[in-house]
Amino acid sequence: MKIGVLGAGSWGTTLAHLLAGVGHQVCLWVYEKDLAERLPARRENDLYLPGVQLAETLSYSNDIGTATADAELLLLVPPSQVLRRVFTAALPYLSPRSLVVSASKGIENDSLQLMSEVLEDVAGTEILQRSAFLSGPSFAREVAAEMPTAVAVAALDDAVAGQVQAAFSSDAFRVYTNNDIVGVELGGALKNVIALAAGVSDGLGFGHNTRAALITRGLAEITRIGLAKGAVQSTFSGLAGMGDLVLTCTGDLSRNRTVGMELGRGRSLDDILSGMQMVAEGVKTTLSARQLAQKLGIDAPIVEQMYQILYQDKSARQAVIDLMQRDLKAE
Ligand SMILES: NC(=O)c1ccc[n+]([C@@H]2O[C@H](COP(=O)([O-])OP(=O)(O)OC[C@H]3O[C@@H](n4cnc5c(N)ncnc54)[C@H](O)[C@@H]3O)[C@@H](O)[C@H]2O)c1
Ligand SMILES: O=P(O)(O)OC[C@H](O)CO
Repeated sequence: MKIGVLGAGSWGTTLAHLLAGVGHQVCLWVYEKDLAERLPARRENDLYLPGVQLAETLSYSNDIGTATADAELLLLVPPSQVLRRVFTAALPYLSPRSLVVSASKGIENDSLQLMSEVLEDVAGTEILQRSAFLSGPSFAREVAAEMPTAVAVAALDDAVAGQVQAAFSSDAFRVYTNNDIVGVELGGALKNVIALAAGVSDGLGFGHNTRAALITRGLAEITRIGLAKGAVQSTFSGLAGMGDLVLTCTGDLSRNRTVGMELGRGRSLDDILSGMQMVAEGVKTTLSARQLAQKLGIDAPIVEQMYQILYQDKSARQAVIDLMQRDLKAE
């Protein structure tokens, strides 16, 4: 297949490399002009995926039209807050028959839209008939190193899910289909908020009990929000739910958990983010998640405390005290 990949961060670069390795003809759109110029000769994304030698057949462009035109499958992997802008720029070049896949994890600020809703907003309802949403436990660096990984891909149309499954699967990358777009997307977006909280707990010096409690009660929170938004309960015990939540709340490679740890150790958010080139989606998703929970009338105490730590200068220790001292209730 001819595939365009929009976004050359660590995940977009890794997926482009994987797809080229499977035998597809892949063009990777690179936002940073200087990086786009370095990549063909260097074959290494020194900004976002240093140390990985990329597939020889990959091509690169700083021009979104070049990467989009001719693509039978367009893969969107920018940070979620700029996906609207990136997709809007690509749309005039997109063939009406092309498949569209989003691998970004987040909820847009203000609109509170999932990436599927952003696509629909930009291109109309028809786009969802040929779109799919990829999520699940998948650190880019481990996928690039061909460590066995399993993810979920959700689509309205089973045939589209099957085509995307076939296009992405390799010996080390196993793709499961699913038809719960909302559940798969929400699982991927909200686990980042809980991973921040798990990092805070680790940074404060708490142990395994606290982390297990955050994962379990975090999943309860994600599930409540998901069900209120029309997701299917079983999705949250799958790869895009529990799978990604456990990975991100426990894995040292998680940027979200790392930001949380630094907050727990007492650093300010501005200080942490000023030293980071990469995106920790949970920081902005916390804003959307809190508003979404309020709009849906859902109790989301971990999201609320994470919001207060990030945006209201609440001390991490006080947030834990407040979580523990809420009214006692049934599980
Ligand atoms: N890295 C992973 O392991 C991983 C795994 C699964 C999903 N994801 C998701 O993939 C998405 C992309 O994350 P990433 O880790 O590849 O990114 P990254 O943090 O490695 O890199 C940041 C990316 O943002 C791009 N960018 C910054 N400002 C931009 C702008 N104004 N317009 C367009 N692009 C801009 C940069 O070019 C770069 O590609 C996120 O939603 C993330 O949650 C990441
Ligand atoms: O590094 P994080 O925290 O953005 O997590 C990356 C992936 O979403 C893990 O599946």
